[in-house]
Amino acid sequence: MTFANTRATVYNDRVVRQFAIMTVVWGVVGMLVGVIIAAQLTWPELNLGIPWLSYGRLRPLHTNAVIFAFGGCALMGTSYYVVQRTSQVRLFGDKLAAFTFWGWQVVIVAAAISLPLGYTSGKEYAELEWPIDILVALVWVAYAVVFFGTVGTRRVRHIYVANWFYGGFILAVALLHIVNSAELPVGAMKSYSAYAGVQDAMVQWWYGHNAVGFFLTAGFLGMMYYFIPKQAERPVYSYRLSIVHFWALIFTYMWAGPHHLHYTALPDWAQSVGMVFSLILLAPSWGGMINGIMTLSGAWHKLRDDPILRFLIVSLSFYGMSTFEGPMMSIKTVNALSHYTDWTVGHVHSGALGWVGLITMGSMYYLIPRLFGRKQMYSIKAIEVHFWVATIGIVIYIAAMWIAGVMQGLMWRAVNPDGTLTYTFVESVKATFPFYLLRLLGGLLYLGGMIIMLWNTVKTVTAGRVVPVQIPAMMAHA
Ligand code: HEM
Ligand code: HEM
Ligand SMILES: [Cu+2]
Repeated sequence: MTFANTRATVYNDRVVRQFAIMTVVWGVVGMLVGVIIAAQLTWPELNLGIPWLSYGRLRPLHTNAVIFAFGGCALMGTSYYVVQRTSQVRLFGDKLAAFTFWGWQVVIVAAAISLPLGYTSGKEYAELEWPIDILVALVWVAYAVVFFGTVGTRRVRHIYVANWFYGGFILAVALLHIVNSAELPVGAMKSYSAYAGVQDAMVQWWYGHNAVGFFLTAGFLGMMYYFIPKQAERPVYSYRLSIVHFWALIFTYMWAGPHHLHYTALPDWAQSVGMVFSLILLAPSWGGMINGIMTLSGAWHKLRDDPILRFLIVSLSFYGMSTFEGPMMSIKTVNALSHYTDWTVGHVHSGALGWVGLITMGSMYYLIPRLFGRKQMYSIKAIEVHFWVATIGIVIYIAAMWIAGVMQGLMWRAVNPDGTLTYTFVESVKATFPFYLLRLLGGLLYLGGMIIMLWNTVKTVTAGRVVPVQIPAMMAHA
């Protein structure tokens, strides 16, 4: 005796639709800014002598846009979708959910205005000034209430593993943001950190590293555990491994932050702790990757003609690559070479473009047609093209950065027999020019793929029709 389409009997997909669309839009914007700063590094004249468009201000705009706008919308949107389906209940609090969407968009717009104007706290990935920080905290608390409220009112006993990852991500990011943003305001858009000296650096990189571990990893692993089994139509390879994966990952990530502070004033023992935990981190990372890839066992043939599955699986291979490279770079002697070079930037983008980008695109291609009452995206061919331009773009980007990075590291440490430096710094900059050109090409390809996705999304949405999705009647075994 259900009453069709009364609120409680259908999922709240409105907020999911909003986040999904904005994921694509902010993806294009953030990557466009990435291409612009890549061009500025190649040709500094492109700074145009205008402060608002200078590299130093656009760089944090790029990182904030891709991580928090593109990545953030993807995480919030998919988590709302997944938690409803796996809990078989409507999202907790319609108004609160709407607040998380609009509040987050206000944060993004405030970032897009204040960063080019030069307002910054100076902490990487935490540049936003205190009034915006407070809004972020409010939105995040609301997000936690909506998410955990939904889990709390679920109609199935079990909490599916994807929700553990999303939940861990939400809790950890709340903790990281609040602790690292503790600051003393001295003006409307000016503050000083509550910490000083090396403590400040350690708190910042505890934050920065775990932003990678929880924002750019744990949340997206939630996506992996839902969308790969769905798209492959196979159960998770090992559910037991997924639980071990969760606890091992969150425990280990928290201690690895000092690998960002090798050879600094941070005590040696703390640097060693960071290095050891980074090496251990390889195990849960690869355990998770294997669990995701092996979910395809018995269904490998699907990779041949399903471009969405290809996005999802190739993202995992980039995840495996960057989580192999990371532990290597955390070894102090390796870091002595890689730190300050473009090797780091290559590592970042093999994770960011390869893992975060591709898993998001694959999940969105699964999600968007379902949200707009269609069986599939408007053009499957366009998904195929997107996959190839993106993948080729990533390979060009990261290969160029690896070569440039190792070259820079070697040039900086080269000494003549009399002990003087073989190269001046500017000689290493000049030698990097061709690699910056290549990176720009790779970035343009990747952005091109994202623009194809925007076109495909617009076509899908305009041809689609929103149909409320009924929550299934209670299952007997649940
Ligand atoms: C086992 C996993 C990982 C380990 C142990 C690790 C380790 C490292 C190390 C040692 C650095 C260089 C620090 C420096 O010299 O300054 C670094 C930088 C970085 N990594 Fe990873 N990494 C891992 C996975 C990832 C993934 C999957 C992503 C992205 C999704 C990522 C994003 C970053 C970012 C953004 C930086 C640059 C931070 C900055 O200086 O601004 N890492 N990582
Ligand atoms: C079209 C695609 C992209 C291009 C062309 C691009 C380009 C760039 C450039 C030129 C930098 C500055 C590097 C430097 O300081 O030397 C940068 C930094 C960064 N980008 Fe991107 N990017 C793109 C996409 C992304 C995406 C999708 C993400 C995240 C999901 C991302 C995350 C980052 C991060 C975290 C940094 C800071 C790295 C560090 O401090 O070591 N980028 N990007
Ligand atoms: Cu780190």
